[in-house]
Amino acid sequence: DTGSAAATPIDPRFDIAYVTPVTIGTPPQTLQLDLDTGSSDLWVFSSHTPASQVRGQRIYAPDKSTTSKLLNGHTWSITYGDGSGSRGNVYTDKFTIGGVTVKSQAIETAQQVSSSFTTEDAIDGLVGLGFSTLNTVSPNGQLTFFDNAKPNLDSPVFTADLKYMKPGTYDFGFIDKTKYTGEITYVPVETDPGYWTFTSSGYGVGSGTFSSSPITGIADTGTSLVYLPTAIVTAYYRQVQGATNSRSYGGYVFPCNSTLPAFVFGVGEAKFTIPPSYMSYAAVTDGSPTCFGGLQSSSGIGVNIWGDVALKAAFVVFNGEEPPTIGWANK
Ligand SMILES: CSC[C@H](NC(=O)[C@H](Cc1ccccc1)OC(=O)N1CCC(N)CC1)C(=O)N[C@@H](CC1CCCCC1)[C@@H](O)COc1ccncc1
Repeated sequence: DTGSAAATPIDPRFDIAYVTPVTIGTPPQTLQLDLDTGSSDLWVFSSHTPASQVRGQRIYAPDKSTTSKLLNGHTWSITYGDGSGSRGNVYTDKFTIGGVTVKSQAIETAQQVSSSFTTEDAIDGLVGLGFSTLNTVSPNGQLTFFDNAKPNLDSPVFTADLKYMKPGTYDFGFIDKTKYTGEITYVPVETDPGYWTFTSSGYGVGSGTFSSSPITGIADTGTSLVYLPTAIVTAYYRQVQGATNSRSYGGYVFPCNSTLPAFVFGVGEAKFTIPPSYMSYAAVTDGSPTCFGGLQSSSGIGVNIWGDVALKAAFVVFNGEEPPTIGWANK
């Protein structure tokens, strides 16, 4: 098997998240889900989600699918790094992304979603693409779509080609040579506790010297920004006129008309440049002259996160062979 599906920004003003069309059940029900390498639950808004918590999202109705089966006595409950969360019951059903089908995928139906999911009408749920050890289904943990699909994929990989303010693609089962330039640099992945954890070889601010120092973090398609150690973040914003670490906005902000340096990060011998346009994430509120930075401190999180701001500067291969590795290429 091989497959390909679009990853479309949910907001035309800034890349807060990307959604991908999937089909569930028989006849197929189409939902727009956020593929998230930073978690491992596949959950959806459903006919079991209270109407008061649904605001425009598409829902999966298991009772309308001839191939759905309740996974008796199984429940799930998840909380994300931003404090959002959801919980509910579990079905199995036919699940397809970009032409790759898993005949019996665990579909976690929401009985409750937090307010930030209710207000985000463009996201109908998530497809966790982290390692299945992170799955929250109890009493028996379930496998991710990738783990279920892997044996039937031509190659046990998926790739992310996210783009700045326009649709990119997720490919499954193959590496599309037209999507990158030069060589792919592969580095080891630490699978404990279940993220795609790898070690970057260092960073540079703008045209400044490159600091070769290991930065261990997770490659996370479900996180909008890049979160790195405070020393790196302060070194970056020292080069930005008028930048301050705002308690009220919860991070580094600066005048939107500031000149921003690029941010360079290393993977092995390779270098990746996040352009200034990606480093100015968004105005703090619509029309404000104050902008929120695409690079923020990880000190409050406990893990460094290479989110979409970094991922869209590269072509990234999530290699599910044993042992797993992650590959980065320029594009
Ligand atoms: C420090 S992990 C923060 C991260 N959530 C974000 O990145 C959200 C994404 C979002 C927000 C609103 C609408 C749509 C998308 O966006 C922001 O938080 N921001 C963007 C906007 C900006 N102004 C403020 C900061 C996060 O929990 N990701 C998880 C998946 C995410 C959950 C929310 C819905 C979309 C998918 C996941 O991969 C990582 O889980 C963990 C990471 C570390 N330990 C535990 C869990």
